[in-house]
Amino acid sequence: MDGQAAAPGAGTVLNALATGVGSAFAIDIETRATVSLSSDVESIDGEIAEDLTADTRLIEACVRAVVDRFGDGEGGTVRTDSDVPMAAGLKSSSAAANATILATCDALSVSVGSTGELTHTEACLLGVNAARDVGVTITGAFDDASASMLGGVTVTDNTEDELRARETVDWDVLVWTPPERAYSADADVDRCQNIAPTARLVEELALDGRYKDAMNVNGLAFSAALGFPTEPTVDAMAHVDGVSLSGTGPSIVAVGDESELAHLKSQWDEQDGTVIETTTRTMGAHIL
Ligand SMILES: Nc1ncnc2c1ncn2[C@@H]1O[C@H](COP(=O)(O)OP(=O)(O)O)[C@@H](O)[C@H]1O
Ligand SMILES: O=C(O)C1=C[C@@H](OP(=O)(O)O)[C@@H](O)[C@H](O)C1
Repeated sequence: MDGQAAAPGAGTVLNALATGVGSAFAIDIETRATVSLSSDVESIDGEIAEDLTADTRLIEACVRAVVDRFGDGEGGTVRTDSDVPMAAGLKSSSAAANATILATCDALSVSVGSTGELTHTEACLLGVNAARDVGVTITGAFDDASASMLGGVTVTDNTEDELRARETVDWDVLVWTPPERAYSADADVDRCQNIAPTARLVEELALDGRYKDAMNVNGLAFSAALGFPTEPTVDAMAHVDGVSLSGTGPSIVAVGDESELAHLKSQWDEQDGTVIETTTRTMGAHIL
């Protein structure tokens, strides 16, 4: 019983660490998961292609969640390979969880969709709860996971696992990922909560559809709260419509039209780390 699926990474409009309300948009870089199940095996063993020493508990928990609900005690293997850098603020955990949940559904022939045995939102929540169980998230990150599963931009209340808005957008996107890594679970949540009034303002802008303005405010506020320099965001504001620290960093995402982003790219290319030119993505996670 084999299954395969893919899910996109995402960038941040509003970080949920201050109030529990967050917003993110899917981008066109993705993670693929391959699941192989057998009734002769009990254990579930994960492997991450890019880093054989990385923590595989999230993807193993995702397989277990689907087997517990729809299977009959099967075990097996799960392997991810990914273009989304890990722990860089680009939602690698949500993409890995969503791809794994759908790949396991594929392996067990569970139909996913509005008329299926599981809706995409329910499938997404299996991954969110697996992420909570293994401790790789603070709020559950339903904002990031819903953007990755459904595509487009979403606004969610992670304290209630409630989807408050979803819209499709069509932006060019530039991503700069400095070399360091920042695990969400290590983020300074107390400092983020200090800026809750600003986060509520970002929430209003996002629910008004003013996503780029929301990103600009989010970027300045959360860079300061999480101890990242604000200079790259302020410098980028001269060239693009919207720019923000993504998640708990260190990546910065900028959105605008192609010519605006080209100017910014020439500046970011001078810095250490990697620069990715991509676009927003309307298609979310899907079985391959
Ligand atoms: N490609 C992947 N395959 C399997 N698990 C992954 C993958 N990427 C991330 N994870 C899991 O997510 C954790 C990182 O989560 P997090 O710090 O929230 O990063 P991000 O901000 O990129 O989502 C990793 O320790 C790992 O457990
Ligand atoms: O763990 C969490 O609850 C969250 C982590 C952050 O994202 P990253 O995982 O990209 O750092 C943040 O943007 C999100 O709103 C909530």
